[in-house]
Amino acid sequence: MSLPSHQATSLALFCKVVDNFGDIGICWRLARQLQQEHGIAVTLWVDDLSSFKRICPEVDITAVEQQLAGVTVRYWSNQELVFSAGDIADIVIEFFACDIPEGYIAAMATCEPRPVWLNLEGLSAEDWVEGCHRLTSPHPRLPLMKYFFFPGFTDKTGGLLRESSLQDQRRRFQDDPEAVMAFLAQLGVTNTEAAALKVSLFCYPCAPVSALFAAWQDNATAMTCLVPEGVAAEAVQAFLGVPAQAGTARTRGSLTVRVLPFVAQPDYDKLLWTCDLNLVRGEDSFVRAQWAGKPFIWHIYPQDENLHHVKLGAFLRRYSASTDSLIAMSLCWNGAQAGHIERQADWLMLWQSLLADMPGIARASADWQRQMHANGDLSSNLLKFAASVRSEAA
Ligand SMILES: Cc1cn([C@H]2C[C@H](O)[C@@H](COP(=O)(O)OP(=O)(O)O[C@H]3O[C@@H](C)[C@H](O)[C@@H](O)[C@H]3O)O2)c(=O)[nH]c1=O
Repeated sequence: MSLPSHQATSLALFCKVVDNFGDIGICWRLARQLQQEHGIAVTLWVDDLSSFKRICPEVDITAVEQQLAGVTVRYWSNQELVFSAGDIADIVIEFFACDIPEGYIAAMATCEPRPVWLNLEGLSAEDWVEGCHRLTSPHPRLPLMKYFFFPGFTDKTGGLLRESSLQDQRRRFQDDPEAVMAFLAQLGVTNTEAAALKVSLFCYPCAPVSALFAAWQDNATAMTCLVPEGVAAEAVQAFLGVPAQAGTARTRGSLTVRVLPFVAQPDYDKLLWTCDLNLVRGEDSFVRAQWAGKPFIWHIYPQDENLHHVKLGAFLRRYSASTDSLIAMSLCWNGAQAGHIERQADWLMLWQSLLADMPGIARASADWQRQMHANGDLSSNLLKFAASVRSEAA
């Protein structure tokens, strides 16, 4: 059966790694899903293979071109690469407004029909996103149109990234205690640590980790904090008393802190599914924590003039599983509280209120997942939009 002509079969995704792992984390997830679930021939152009390798150990950092999970991965070495019309994909995505090579844009303008050119933007719960989603931006000189595509939390946005089998995989894993224990054991977690309340920790270096550790240490509940190597390294080292290397653990009072290896992306999901509370950051781990259905605290990517506090507020207002305790803890964790929390007792109080609310938050998060599910998933929404642009142009 031949495909309708507006159905795209190839896609190029350009990813510039600005910092950390979110840029490539999101692009890699999107690329795999487009290929595996929609049969699209995806080429992922990425300018930093070493960062990519941290979340996907199969990456060969010396390869100019390689096949990974059905995706063609190409090293984006410079802006002077030369292209012809035959190199251009049906859909071209620039991630976070990265400048794609001029030669690629020039070749796009010679294609008939023109490719659908999208700028895939960052995730925000702010109201203005709905108004900017799908906005057009004509090229100043060439006969090309670019469209803004925004992920988001409502049906007037592109939705969130979610693989079609994600929730089944999560349930199967969580319903299999042996698989959970084997996963934890493989990360070096002991049975005693596994039996305690488990928290995963992923945040930016500015998070008040030491204050939270002190509260956990003083509280009666036995806790295990699992922290991937390199995260909050200063505070973790201060707690451990030795360098924060994978495999190192130390118990003080009620708290054990264990440093894990930085795991491959699918294992990071398992970590979120296994823990009772997840401290996450940026964009991709933030979304994965929502699909994990467990309480989570978001450490938002810091921006100038505390712009990120506005974004944090917008999410907390929208997030239907929010309780007062979750809001208070989230604001303090991000330095966005009205007054300053300085005394240790305040952190202990914050923590105890959150702990008491956690079962209710976990229950309410199922409803949030249903709402997000109803918006469709980002990959399918993106392909539907591209098909509509192509059919209008035909
Ligand atoms: C801790 C951990 C994370 N990961 C993955 C999960 C995610 O795909 C990725 C982390 O990405 P994020 O959660 O988005 O956080 P992040 O902070 O790493 O990434 C980003 O945040 C964006 C908002 C910014 O725009 C980016 O420039 C970037 O800073 O790393 C692993 O694969 N293994 C691990 O052990």
